[in-house]
Amino acid sequence: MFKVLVSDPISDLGISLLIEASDIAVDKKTGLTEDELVGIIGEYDALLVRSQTKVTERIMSAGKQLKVIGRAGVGVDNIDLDAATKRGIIVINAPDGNTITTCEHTFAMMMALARHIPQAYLKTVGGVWDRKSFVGVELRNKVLGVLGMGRIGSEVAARAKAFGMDVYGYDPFLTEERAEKLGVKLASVEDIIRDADFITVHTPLTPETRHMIGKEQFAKIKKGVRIVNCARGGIIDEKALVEAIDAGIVAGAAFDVFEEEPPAPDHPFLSHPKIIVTPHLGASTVEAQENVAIDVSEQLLHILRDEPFKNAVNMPPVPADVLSKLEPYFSLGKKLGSFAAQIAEGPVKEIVINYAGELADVDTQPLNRYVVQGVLACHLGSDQVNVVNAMHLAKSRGVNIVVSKTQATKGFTNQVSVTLRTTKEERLVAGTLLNGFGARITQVDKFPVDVEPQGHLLLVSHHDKPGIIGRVGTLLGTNDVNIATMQVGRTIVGGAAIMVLGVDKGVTKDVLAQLTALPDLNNAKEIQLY
Ligand SMILES: NC(=O)C1=CN([C@@H]2O[C@H](COP(=O)(O)OP(=O)(O)OC[C@H]3O[C@@H](n4cnc5c(N)ncnc54)[C@H](O)[C@@H]3O)[C@@H](O)[C@H]2O)C=CC1
Ligand SMILES: O=C(O)C(=O)COP(=O)(O)O
Repeated sequence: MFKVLVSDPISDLGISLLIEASDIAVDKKTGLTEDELVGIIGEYDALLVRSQTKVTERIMSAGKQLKVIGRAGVGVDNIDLDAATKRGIIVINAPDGNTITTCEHTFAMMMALARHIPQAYLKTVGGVWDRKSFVGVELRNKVLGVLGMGRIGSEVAARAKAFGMDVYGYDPFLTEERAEKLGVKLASVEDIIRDADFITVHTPLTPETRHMIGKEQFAKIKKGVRIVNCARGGIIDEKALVEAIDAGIVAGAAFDVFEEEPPAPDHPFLSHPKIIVTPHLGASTVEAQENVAIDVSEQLLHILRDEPFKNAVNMPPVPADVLSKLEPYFSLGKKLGSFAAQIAEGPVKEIVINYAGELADVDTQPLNRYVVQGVLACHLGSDQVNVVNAMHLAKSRGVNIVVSKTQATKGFTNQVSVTLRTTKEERLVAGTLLNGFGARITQVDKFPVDVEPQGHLLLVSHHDKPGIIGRVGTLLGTNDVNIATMQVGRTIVGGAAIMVLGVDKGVTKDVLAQLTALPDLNNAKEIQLY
């Protein structure tokens, strides 16, 4: 049974997938302090948050069982990603579910700003019928500068065009071709500062975007500009903005997010007549909250159940077409790594992964992680190593990873081979995915075999002589070990050979010692693959 802690308000409908799962127990405890979280996190396998819970290193180190942190939303700046990666905690988010909602909130803010709606509302409900103080501006024919043309920025641009605005877009990843497709002018920050009547920001907060519009930009900005921030507090320098409004340079601003949330009661934005604010409501719609909660719950379930997943933030993203080609190999890769590690003696110095056939043209980085995970988990413990920290752990232990690719295969359409170089020896295990038959181990060292990589296996190395198979069978039978499958591999008649036996249960060290003591038998090892 996996225990999931939900520490921020997250839609029940969205997490019903978790609530109804028979292998999951969900606890909802919102509004906890860091100390309170540290006190209870130890019993949980997963933590589900929005932006309120600050998931610090302290919380993670107390979360001894924590495998995954799910963010029901986009921004993960409330989660210490480095600390999570070091500990092998997978951080996932729900990047798509609140795009439209946040885009619509940005538009609502921009229109409210253009027409002074919050200020006019307050006066009207206060009994004052004031039609002179609130003369607004039209959006039509105005230049809108969008800083950050990702998911939300692109949707804002599309709606602005419908309002007859002239849209300038800046994003380090915005190409001329895509800008043309979106119908926006590919601009620089300087172009936007110079020409825009409205500026809206839709980037994450990074060292590069922090105070992207500050004192220096306000000195050059178009007079009368209106500024919207529904992304992250700190992208626009709050202090410099207030000064620019008071100096008559900026006409007004609409902010959903703050450098510090919630802002202090004396924060200048809260009493400024030209600044309108909302309390980080960008993602707060029924639809978005359901979407993000469903997305994150689905991936969280996959991770807890050790199934392939997407949207990991502390791992490089994998394009969908690459993922669909690699996903079937994840389990095989992990098992080959594990098999090789279980038979190799001595500390591992190098892991050589070779991909042959149809995998030769694919970016196999995600699959490399599974192979390395399989190798390291054998020595460091499967609860200590996962696809998130496998590469980090290998590097920190000085294990070299070499990846090679070849088009040619020995009769298979695909083959993955893992060679472990240790201080004592070099061992190789190769496998393939057979259409309709699933995963197979096709080679151990120089010996061809055909073995299903599953359950308890015994690897016996011996001399190819009559009678030896019988002796092994008799010894195992005497010790109540049932042989389910058996494969013998040799390269020349009468030379060195191996047996790979599938057995129904694990064997004791004593049985392995008895096997090794049989005449003409060199070695016997047990391998467990799950
Ligand atoms: N107010 C709210 O409740 C919500 C806020 N957000 C925030 O909105 C922001 C945007 O979210 P998405 O569009 O989903 O993210 P996204 O990742 O799709 O887009 C961000 C874009 O910013 C661009 N970017 C990065 N550095 C830049 C720079 N120096 N200059 C210009 N562009 C730069 C990236 O290339 C990317 O295209 C994030 O900060 C997110 O946390 C998202 C949802 C709700
Ligand atoms: O998704 C995001 O990045 C947001 O800022 C939304 O935050 P929230 O889930 O509303 O606390």
